[in-house]
Amino acid sequence: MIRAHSAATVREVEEPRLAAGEPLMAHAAFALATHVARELRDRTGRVAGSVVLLLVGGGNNGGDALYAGTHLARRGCQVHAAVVSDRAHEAGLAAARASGVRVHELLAAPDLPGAVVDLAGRCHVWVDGLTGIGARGPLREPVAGIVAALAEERAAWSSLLAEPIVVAVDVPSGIGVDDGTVPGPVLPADVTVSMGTAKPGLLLPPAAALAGRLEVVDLGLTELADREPAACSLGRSDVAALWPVPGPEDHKYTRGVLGLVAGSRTYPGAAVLCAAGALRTGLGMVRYLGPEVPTSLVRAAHPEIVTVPGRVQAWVLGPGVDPRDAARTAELADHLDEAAGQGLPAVLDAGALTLLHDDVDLAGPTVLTPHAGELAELLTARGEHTPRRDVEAAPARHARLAAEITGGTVLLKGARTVVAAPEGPLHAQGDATGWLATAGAGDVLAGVLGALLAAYGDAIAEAVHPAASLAPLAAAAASAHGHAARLAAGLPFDADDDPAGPIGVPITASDVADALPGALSTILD
Ligand SMILES: NC(=O)C1=CN([C@@H]2O[C@H](COP(=O)(O)OP(=O)(O)OC[C@H]3O[C@@H](n4cnc5c(N)ncnc54)[C@H](O)[C@@H]3O)[C@@H](O)[C@H]2O)[C@@H](O)CC1
Ligand SMILES: Nc1ncnc2c1ncn2[C@@H]1O[C@H](COP(=O)(O)OP(=O)(O)O)[C@@H](O)[C@H]1O
Ligand SMILES: [K+]
Repeated sequence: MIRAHSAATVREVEEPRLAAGEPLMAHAAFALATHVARELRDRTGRVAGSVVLLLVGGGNNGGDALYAGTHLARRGCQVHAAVVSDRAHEAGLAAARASGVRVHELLAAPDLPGAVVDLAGRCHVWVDGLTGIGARGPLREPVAGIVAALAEERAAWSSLLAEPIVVAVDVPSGIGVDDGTVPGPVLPADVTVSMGTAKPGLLLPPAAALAGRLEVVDLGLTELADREPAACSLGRSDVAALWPVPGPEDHKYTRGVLGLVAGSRTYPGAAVLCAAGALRTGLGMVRYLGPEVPTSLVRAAHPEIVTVPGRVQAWVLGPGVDPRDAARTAELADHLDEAAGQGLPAVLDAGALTLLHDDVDLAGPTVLTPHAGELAELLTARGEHTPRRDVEAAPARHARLAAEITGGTVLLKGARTVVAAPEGPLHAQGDATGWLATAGAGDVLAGVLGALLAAYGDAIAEAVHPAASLAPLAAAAASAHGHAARLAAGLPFDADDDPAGPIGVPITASDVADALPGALSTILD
């Protein structure tokens, strides 16, 4: 699991150590230099003789870069420091000069962005030490203009699959460190070397996509182990630890029965796909409850499905249900009440999300699975006027707001899926591929999550697992779903940004469901 702590938590933990004279910056800088050297060796085959540009802002982030430059100079790199603040780290500057780093004080240059770009054009690697956890809001001038010019230059170069390599110090300068927003220009990185712990903006969309590969430097901040992370991302072993694996004592009722109310005459396929997602996740039984038309299709596609009412341990309500169908919507509301009365978990998807447009408080453990448009509609209906683009610009903030307003756990679907409970750490999972953005993929996800919750249903109802644990389960479902999509598309298990890597093939939602057992075999291996 990658755990990310807020800037405030990092400062709280660092302060007493700095006061006691711990050389945190020296450690950070040495680790940074090691990563830069490794990147140079891996990509260009050499360290000595490489030309390095340090982008130095006015804070300790620039200090990290300057001290890293001293190590790189000693390793035979030609190091340039572009200093773009009159408050650059003094001791770092002195150390850099003493080790042969060429310091360019550029603030007086008539065309500052042009001067930095000129220098950058001669360098193999750019070390972005402009702003770190001390940044507030969008980058201000002159840093904003410099970053915009460098980002443009980099985009032109990367289309040739050539240099430069961009290594961000702590965070790519310009991202919302705590909320993952991109409020202004940002220099996208190939690698981000984050100090002490990851930062939420490195995991949360949309900023996470600008961080490249994440390397977290261990600064020995052991206190962080006891501090709740602000955000986290589950890895393969975390998902495996949450996944129910049947033992010899199990039977279908202990494995979990999922009640499914999905599909309509207009969208019958949603019922079939949601059931496929649940069945391929592995559970005791799916009970499908619906009118004749989806029922006959569901039965034909999945003969193992039971279509009579009975006991269940979790519900999926709403995929493919038309919210204008008053009778069906009333049925969804009844099942939601029934689940809440028994303390059983429910997934509210698509048509069922409109139940929350009215001022209802969720009484039971519930996961909402909107995409950005559905979340915008929900928030607007609850009095928080929200265009879809606002949700897309700040997914974590809006998912959290919806969780607070409704009392549910919100899984906000997207390229990187965010999960927010009313409180506790945010989760972000970016395990999927753009090929997953296809009709019906969300129905499959609702089925995966429903099956997972069915296995935990009795424990959740008995409060062995408090409702707070819904968030990791939702994140685990998103992760497995994303990996299944990658497998179906012919992509390697772990997502990486290698532009020379395979691009994959188109997939359907049914392919994603079919790939679930294969993805789970890798996850559980
Ligand atoms: N305190 C320490 O000894 C350690 C600090 N570390 C590094 O220090 C960084 C934090 O240092 P600081 O607290 O000095 O903060 P930063 O270096 O992140 O940024 C502060 C500087 O950026 C400017 N700034 C802030 N917002 C801006 C904006 N929107 N546009 C343009 N400029 C802006 C400020 O005026 C100031 O000059 C961490 O990110 C990390 O890289 C690490 O080395 C670990 C140890
Ligand atoms: N660009 C993307 N990259 C990866 N996954 C994506 C992307 N866009 C959407 N997804 C995923 O695809 C699925 C789409 O679900 P949804 O929007 O509900 O579609 P539908 O309602 O047709 O099933 C979600 O799991 C979402 O996270
Ligand atoms: K930075």
